[in-house]
Amino acid sequence: MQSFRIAVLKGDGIGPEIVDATLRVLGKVEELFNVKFEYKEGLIGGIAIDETGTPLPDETLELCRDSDAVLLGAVGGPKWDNLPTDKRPERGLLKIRKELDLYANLRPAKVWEPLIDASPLKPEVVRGTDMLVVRELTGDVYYGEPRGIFEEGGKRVGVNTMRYTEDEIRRVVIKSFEIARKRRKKLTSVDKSNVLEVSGLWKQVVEEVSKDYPDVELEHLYVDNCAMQLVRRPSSFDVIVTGNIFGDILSDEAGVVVGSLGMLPSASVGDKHALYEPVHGSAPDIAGKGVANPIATILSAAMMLKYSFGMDKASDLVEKAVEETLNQGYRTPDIYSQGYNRVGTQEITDKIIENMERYKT
Ligand SMILES: NC(=O)c1ccc[n+]([C@@H]2O[C@H](COP(=O)([O-])OP(=O)(O)OC[C@H]3O[C@@H](n4cnc5c(N)ncnc54)[C@H](O)[C@@H]3O)[C@@H](O)[C@H]2O)c1
Ligand SMILES: CC(C)[C@H](C(=O)O)[C@@H](O)C(=O)O
Ligand SMILES: [Mg+2]
Repeated sequence: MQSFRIAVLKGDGIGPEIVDATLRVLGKVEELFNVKFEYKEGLIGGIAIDETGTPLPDETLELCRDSDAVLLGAVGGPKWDNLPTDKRPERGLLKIRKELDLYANLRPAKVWEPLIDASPLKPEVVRGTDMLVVRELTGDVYYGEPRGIFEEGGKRVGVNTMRYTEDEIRRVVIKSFEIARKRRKKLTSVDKSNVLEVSGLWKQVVEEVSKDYPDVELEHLYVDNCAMQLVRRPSSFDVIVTGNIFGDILSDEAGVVVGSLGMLPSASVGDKHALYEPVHGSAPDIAGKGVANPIATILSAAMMLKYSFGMDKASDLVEKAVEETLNQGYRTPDIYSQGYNRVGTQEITDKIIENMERYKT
């Protein structure tokens, strides 16, 4: 029997709830596909600060390096909001991404037909939307030096540095062209090259790489325009490639297009490691209430099955089961509207698992 080692980092807020739900789905995959998953849990985020004094203990990092894939919930919350920026739970996430060199964050945003009325946008605008935001994840203003709050002439000044080397840009752009080639052959590169030198370099590198992909249609958009086009003509996008900060913001916006942030999965991949996590955060406003939407994390696990374990059939079955559960009218509160069956985290997970059983061929 095949077996895979999964590092499980539940984190904070709704993290444990949505990861536990996802582990139940993976349990069903084990049963149906004759595979064994070996889980090892590690601490990250606020809970890691509370228990070890640091948001990413070395043991967690070692555990992740030593696993076939990492499954992460979310980090952060009000309990740690008053810590200085460099001591916050979020730094654990930045560190793990950097240490594992997870330079490409793949964030698919697809409008599911049964959820067409969950989006605040008109059905005719969102119908058919199926895009993939490729967010560079190990550079940009997130990591640039110098950074900090300094004193200048008796006044405080806050400094962050937007920085990309051409190699950092090139590798994520090549990955994006490769992915676009396997999809609908359209790539939108998003920058702010009318103002920022970093973006000027970004655009140059995209142009250079594009010469090797004449079959892929290339579009450049400024990030402000892209933010607008994303809600005006979402279905016209195929693959979007952009830097770390722009990708962070645009992918949350994509959550509105598809109906909820609770529907957006992601895979953070490098050449050696891969980490799977929902796009959303720890949602402190609903943590502990049993109402969080686990689908973003369940679909992240489906990405793990496909990309890290080559289990395409199992991955497709999980997606199919999610779609059928939505077709049957089950909705967590974030995607609920009148006339549907309002359920919590556990119940929607039960339904997904039942549908896996039903649709297994
Ligand atoms: N990858 C991560 O770990 C990650 C990502 C984003 C934010 N954060 C952190 O999470 C904390 C809260 O941040 P925030 O409130 O700005 O963003 P958030 O994504 O946690 O929540 C934004 C809104 O979306 C809702 N939401 C998010 N996920 C949901 C789900 N699965 N089901 C139903 N509703 C959901 C929340 O209830 C909230 O109203 C902060 O500390 C932030 O830094 C962590
Ligand atoms: C929590 C935070 C550090 C993180 C980011 O900005 O990358 C989050 O917003 C995300 O999208 O994964
Ligand atoms: Mg974000």
